[in-house]
Amino acid sequence: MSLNCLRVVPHSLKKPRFFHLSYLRSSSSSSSSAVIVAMSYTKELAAAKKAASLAAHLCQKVQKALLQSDVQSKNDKSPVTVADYGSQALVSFALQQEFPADFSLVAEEDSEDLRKDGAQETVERITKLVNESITNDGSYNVTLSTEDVLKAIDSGRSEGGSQGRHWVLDPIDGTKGFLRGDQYAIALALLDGGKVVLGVLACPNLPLTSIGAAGQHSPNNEVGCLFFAEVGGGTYMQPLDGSSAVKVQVTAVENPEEASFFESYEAAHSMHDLSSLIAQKLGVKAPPVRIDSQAKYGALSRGDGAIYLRFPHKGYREKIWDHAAGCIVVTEAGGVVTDAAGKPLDFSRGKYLDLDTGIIVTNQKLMPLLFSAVRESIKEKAASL
Ligand SMILES: Nc1ncnc2c1ncn2[C@@H]1O[C@H](COP(=O)(O)OS(=O)(=O)O)[C@@H](OP(=O)(O)O)[C@H]1O
Ligand SMILES: [Mg+2]
Ligand SMILES: [Mg+2]
Ligand SMILES: [Mg+2]
Repeated sequence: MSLNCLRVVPHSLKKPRFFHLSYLRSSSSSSSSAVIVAMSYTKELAAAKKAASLAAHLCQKVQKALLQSDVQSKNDKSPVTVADYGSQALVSFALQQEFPADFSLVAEEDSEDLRKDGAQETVERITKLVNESITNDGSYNVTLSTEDVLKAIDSGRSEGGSQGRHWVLDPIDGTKGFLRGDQYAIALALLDGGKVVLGVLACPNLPLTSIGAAGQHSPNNEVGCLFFAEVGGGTYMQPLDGSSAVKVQVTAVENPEEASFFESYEAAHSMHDLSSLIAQKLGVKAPPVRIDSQAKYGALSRGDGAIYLRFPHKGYREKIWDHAAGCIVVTEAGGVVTDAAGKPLDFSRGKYLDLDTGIIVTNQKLMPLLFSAVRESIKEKAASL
């Protein structure tokens, strides 16, 4: 595989462990001295990579054989497929096997529609897919019943928050892209005390080499990337087939004229007119790269593009599972993720992100210029309405 677009550092040469530092006040002392507790998430990261990879294989299989009956519509009219449910059941099952005592999951899907009359066939199909994945993997000697699968899906009903540990899962991010045969991601993160401490993004259709400019795809079009990051430990990418990982970094581009930007494929998800105004102010020359899902964060983390702009239409509330994994993948690769007011995203407030207007992502050098262009453009747009 050619990785000439990346700054390559073999994962095996990674520096000794980085730690997430928590400060605990000593209860036996009234002084303000703090005890530093070194936290590492090695076991959690390994479990997350495994769970996301298992789910990615299930999704690949379903995408290959997409049948009309595999798609349902949720109450909010967004699509959901047997792959979304199967992926959620599988990730939930795999994580519970590793962490049976302390398990909390905030995930996108629930079993409500699957428990309605007429859904039995769909539930059986999901159960078959999940059991096939478990059997192929070989690490778990169990067969799940339909009720086990529904329960596994429903264990994603946690509300998250600022206390304790919570897994955050989007079983398929970019379901519309998945249905089109385009980009999607299995996005899994862990919150500890309200902060994202690790993230994994499995992107089964993302080329292993840059998607930044036309014609730079790997010659044999190899696809399937797994991005992973742990707080303080950098971001790595490896092929989904399990070959070795390389360290990735966001682009070092400082001149906005040389920057390219990503945005949602779906115009309903982000105001493309506002992004183009911002790009124009910055002097960005390249046209937007529109791709589905958190694959945008993955691509940005390895420098395929320099900027990600996301401005949902008025009234939409962003969910934590649409950004938690992507956010740490980019920040650990040296990038910056903020809302349109320049504030870091706050994952500690439950299912929703409480944001000002939108989300902007770029490298440290470009952020001040991008931020000014965003503020000016928002003002201009508001004045023109
Ligand atoms: N109205 C609206 N505004 C903003 N965002 C929305 C909206 N509706 C949905 N969603 C969420 O967008 C998720 C898909 O991510 P993207 O917007 O990056 O992908 S896409 O390019 O538009 O397909 C998508 O994630 P999935 O549902 O997991 O596919 C949604 O959570
Ligand atoms: Mg959805
Ligand atoms: Mg999503
Ligand atoms: Mg989803």
